[in-house]
Amino acid sequence: MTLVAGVDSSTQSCKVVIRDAATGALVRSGRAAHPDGTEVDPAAWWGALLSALADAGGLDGVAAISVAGQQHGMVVLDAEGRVIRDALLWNDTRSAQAARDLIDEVGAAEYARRTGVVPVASFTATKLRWLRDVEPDAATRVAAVALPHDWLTWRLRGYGPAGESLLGPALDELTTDRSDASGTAYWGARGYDRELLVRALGHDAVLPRVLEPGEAAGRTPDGIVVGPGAGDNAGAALGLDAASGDVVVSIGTSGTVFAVTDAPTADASGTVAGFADATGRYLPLIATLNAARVLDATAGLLGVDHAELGRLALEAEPGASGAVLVPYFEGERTPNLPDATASFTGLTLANTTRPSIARAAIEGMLCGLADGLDAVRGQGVAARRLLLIGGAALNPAVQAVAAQVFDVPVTVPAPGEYVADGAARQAAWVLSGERPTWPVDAGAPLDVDTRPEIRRQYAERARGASA
Ligand SMILES: Nc1ncnc2c1ncn2[C@@H]1O[C@H](COP(=O)(O)OP(=O)(O)O)[C@@H](O)[C@H]1O
Ligand SMILES: O=C(CO)[C@@H](O)[C@H](O)COP(=O)(O)O
Repeated sequence: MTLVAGVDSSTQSCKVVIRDAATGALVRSGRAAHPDGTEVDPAAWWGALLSALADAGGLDGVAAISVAGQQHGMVVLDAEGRVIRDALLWNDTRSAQAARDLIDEVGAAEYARRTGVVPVASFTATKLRWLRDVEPDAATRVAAVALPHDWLTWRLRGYGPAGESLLGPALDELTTDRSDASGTAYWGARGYDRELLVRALGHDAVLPRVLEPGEAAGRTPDGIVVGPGAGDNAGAALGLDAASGDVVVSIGTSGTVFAVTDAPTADASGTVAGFADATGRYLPLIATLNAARVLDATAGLLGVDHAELGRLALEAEPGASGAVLVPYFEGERTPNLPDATASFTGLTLANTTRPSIARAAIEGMLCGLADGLDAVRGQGVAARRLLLIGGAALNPAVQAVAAQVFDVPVTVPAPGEYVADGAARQAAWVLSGERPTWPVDAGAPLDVDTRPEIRRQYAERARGASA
């Protein structure tokens, strides 16, 4: 049996799946935690990857491996391949002003035309502009810029700083793929837009070579083929074998709504990011900063675990008797309100109860994603089936409320790590030269139970919170 490995190096953890290259059957898996925070030393990701691989029983029998990862993270390397400073992550909002500056300089419509995206704090280019403006000594030392999955792929192949790697700091050996490159805000369908890189960072730098979907990046020192990798959402789309008419809603650290399209999108409002996918097509996407951790925070507030939070929520009626949580705990990206804070509104003596608060948290988190689905459909994307994934999708109350909030039939695929599965599917693709046709257990659609009053109530309160 030939095995392949898929990695998801995401915000909160690193997950590894090892699958049969021919059938896709899961053979073993592992995981390891990442540090908390919005800026992280990439060495922590490397350590977690090695731990997750060990937790999965190692790479014996594995012929190919691919790494999918959290998008946008700014990994800046000096000429010796050393990491200059902790990586700013997708959910760090300190570069919000840098985003506004880049838009003022280039224009939102022009930026969208060149890259498919309009700068927001999440994107790599805005973080580089922040570095230039706030840490100029560090910015001048930048010899190369990589994304989290790019850097891990480079390290897996044996590259890195002298003394910490077998092959040394060959910056020109850095590689990436279309999907993750499309999240930098200095790449477009015609390749890197170096004028935008120089505008952000203040000077040119080595950028990872953009590989094709089934193109090998190289091999590990032990001879295992290494795939191009992907951004995590493109990895999930590949793992689910998402097709036209499918919309994926992922509720992890980030909340995302995305679909696979044949044509690129360029939303000048900046709401929908016109990313590329991992198969040679495109991945229009919205992302929220506040997703699963809204429920973590509410469960902590109520002193319960996820299961009890869900049970409490299902005790309350749809609409939580008027209690609404606008969940902008970390600021928010969609809508672009980086300095916003969260607020409970509509509280009365009658609805300030544990069940209402629990349900308001789930409804508020999902209403933000439903607004995102409307924006993605506004780009001409057909939504006939909604695939609900991510850690919080495991919660029965999240599933039940999702069926009431979304106006598209909701299907909950079998519990799994779909980002890592997509990376494993890519590894099998690189090995065989053909995209695998592994089966996906997409699950049966939930009963449609749309309750428009939930979103109507949320819209009124969210407008107030955004004022
Ligand atoms: N049953 C559950 N109910 C609600 N939230 C959950 C549940 N299980 C896990 N989570 C949350 O899901 C998140 C992890 O999801 P995951 O998709 O792995 O995140 P990421 O890929 O962004 O690191 C954590 O915040 C965790 O607390
Ligand atoms: O910023 C985005 C997409 O644009 C996020 O989706 C990140 O890619 C983080 O992903 P998770 O850690 O939540 O999986």
